Amino acid sequence: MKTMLEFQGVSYAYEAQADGNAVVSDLSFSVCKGEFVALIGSNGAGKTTTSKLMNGLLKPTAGTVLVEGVPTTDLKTSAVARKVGMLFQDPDRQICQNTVSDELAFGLGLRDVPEEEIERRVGEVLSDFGFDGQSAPFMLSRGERQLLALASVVVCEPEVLILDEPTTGLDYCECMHIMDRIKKLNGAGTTVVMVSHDMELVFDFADRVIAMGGGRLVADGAPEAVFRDGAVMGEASLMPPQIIELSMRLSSSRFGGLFDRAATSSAMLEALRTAGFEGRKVS
Ligand SMILES: Nc1ncnc2c1ncn2[C@@H]1O[C@H](COP(=O)(O)OP(=O)(O)OP(=O)(O)O)[C@@H](O)[C@H]1O
Repeated sequence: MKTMLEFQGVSYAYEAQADGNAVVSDLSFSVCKGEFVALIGSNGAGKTTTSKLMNGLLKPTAGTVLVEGVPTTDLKTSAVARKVGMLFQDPDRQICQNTVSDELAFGLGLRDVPEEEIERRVGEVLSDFGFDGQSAPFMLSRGERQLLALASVVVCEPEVLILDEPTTGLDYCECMHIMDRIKKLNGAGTTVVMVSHDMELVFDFADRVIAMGGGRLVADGAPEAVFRDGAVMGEASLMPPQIIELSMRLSSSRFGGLFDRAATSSAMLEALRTAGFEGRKVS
């Protein structure tokens, strides 16, 4: 599979930091085309810094970040951004135009996309996301503005989409709406890297998890394996999703192995039935 992003021994220190210590250290991993990777870790673990290194907003102070094999230090930030789009946590930092159509066309104009092509792409995204092109972005709800910010990244057709906490502040329906969009884009071939504190969301959507703790990589693997590794979760200061927590607790009970693989609600129900809990009150 084609490698889209590659980190080779990457460290980064902010100039503003008094101690000059790196906030991310010696990161090495790669992301292949079509993957849906979640970047997890507690506050200050270095997730946002890592995602900004991915899209060229930051250049490493040591090591190399490659986008499709080319070091980001050899590319202009705008050239990296063409391939690697980024949705920030706060849509209001991204939205700057007076109508939805203008907002969608804005990034394309900056990239010198021909007018006809802009019209075609904006029309497609408007109908795909169900927006009225003439409405004013700041009259939209928080969830709709987040969706608009996503649409204005998507309209530029990046090959890799970096999402920094895409569902923060959204209610359940808005969250599922935006995740449904992201899943469809991923299904159509867009590589997704999602920073999230929401382990339930990560478990439901990602096919791979990269866990960070104190600026270092502490695990990289299948979500269930990472979440079941107590040492890793401790190092990353994270709690696993509830279904994994329950399955691990029940696995250490007298029913043991029955719950080892109960990582979905249907598998959990099946294990509970087999263990004879059906119709019984559990106290
Ligand atoms: N512009 C900056 N200047 C100086 N230090 C910064 C800057 N941005 C982040 N940091 C520091 O770098 C460290 C990592 O921050 P980063 O935002 O990458 O972590 P994070 O895992 O995304 O955290 P959160 O989950 O809270 O967003 C933190 O200690 C933070 O204070």
